[in-house]
Amino acid sequence: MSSLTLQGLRKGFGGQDVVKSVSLEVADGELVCLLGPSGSGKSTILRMIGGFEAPDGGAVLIDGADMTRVPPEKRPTGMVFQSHALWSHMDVAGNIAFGLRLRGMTRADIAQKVDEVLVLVGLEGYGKRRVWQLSGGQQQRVALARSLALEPKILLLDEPFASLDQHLRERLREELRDIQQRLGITTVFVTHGQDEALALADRIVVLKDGAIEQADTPARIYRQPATRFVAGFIGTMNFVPTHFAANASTHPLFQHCAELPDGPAMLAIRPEAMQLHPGAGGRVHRVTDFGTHLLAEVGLDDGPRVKVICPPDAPWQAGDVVRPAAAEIAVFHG
Ligand SMILES: Nc1ncnc2c1ncn2[C@@H]1O[C@H](COP(=O)(O)OP(=O)(O)OP(=O)(O)O)[C@@H](O)[C@H]1O
Repeated sequence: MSSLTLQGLRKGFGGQDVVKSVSLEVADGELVCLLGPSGSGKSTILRMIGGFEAPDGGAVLIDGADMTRVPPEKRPTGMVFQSHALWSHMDVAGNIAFGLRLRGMTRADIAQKVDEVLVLVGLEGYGKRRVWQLSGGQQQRVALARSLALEPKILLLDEPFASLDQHLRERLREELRDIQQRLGITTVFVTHGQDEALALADRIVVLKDGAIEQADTPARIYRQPATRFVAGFIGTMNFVPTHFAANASTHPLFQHCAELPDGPAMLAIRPEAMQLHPGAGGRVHRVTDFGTHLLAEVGLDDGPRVKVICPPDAPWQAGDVVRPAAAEIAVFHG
């Protein structure tokens, strides 16, 4: 049972705050993805959790115990980096055994543990292989095995699959999720890939400029973005600027919506949350057939061009006049 608590974590470099008072609870067995654009502070937060970077303020707690001043090797954390940093002069078993030897385990226990984690990551029988004989994906599995062998309470992964091709990345992502669930290990995973975060996470923490924009389930991050930044950062989103009169409750795109703001607003609508009907309100600019669905680009009257996902047998063609409607929207002030 291991939980992780970040309390008001802060870090600056050269007078610039790159992590601004980040507070977060990660529950036992939860997999949390830190997601954000380059430079948003994801790796710095992870490094502070692992003890590789000292915070300027705030605290890191594991199972309620303050770890903020504890050196990395004394923390119950395991870290896997993008560059796996395996020792090329050792075989696979040697790489995994290294940390176990430092802990004073017996040879027999080490051999058993090495075999156990190699099975876990799907590399049974690979112990005697040289690191350079392995593919990139296999090397990353060894790096994961090396971390897991030490039985950390918290697993920390910093873009571990970023250097692999798309297909392999997806496979390793599924394998990691399997292993994580089987072990029930509390995990923090840094990525700037939104697909990766949506596919892996129990909860996604979206970061911008060193601060949390939203920490929520993938479904809520996708369907109920808390800020305009989150709405635009994940998936494809149509943004439609509008202006609501006082006490307005309708808009040409939807029938009724409670709590609309007065004045200027921005509507955010997913392409799959829009439909096209016969009528007026927009003109189809282009239709692309993706087999499973059609993607219609529609110019709204007095508005921007929006993307609409339609069934594959929808009748629309370029030039058609249509009535676009939104089933689900997010509304942001200003
Ligand atoms: N050791 C350091 N010295 C100076 N600046 C640093 C250091 N580490 C990170 N930074 C700066 O802090 C900011 C946040 O970096 P960080 O690596 O945490 O971001 P990130 O969200 O993980 O980005 P990426 O996705 O590109 O890895 C960046 O502007 C980076 O240049």
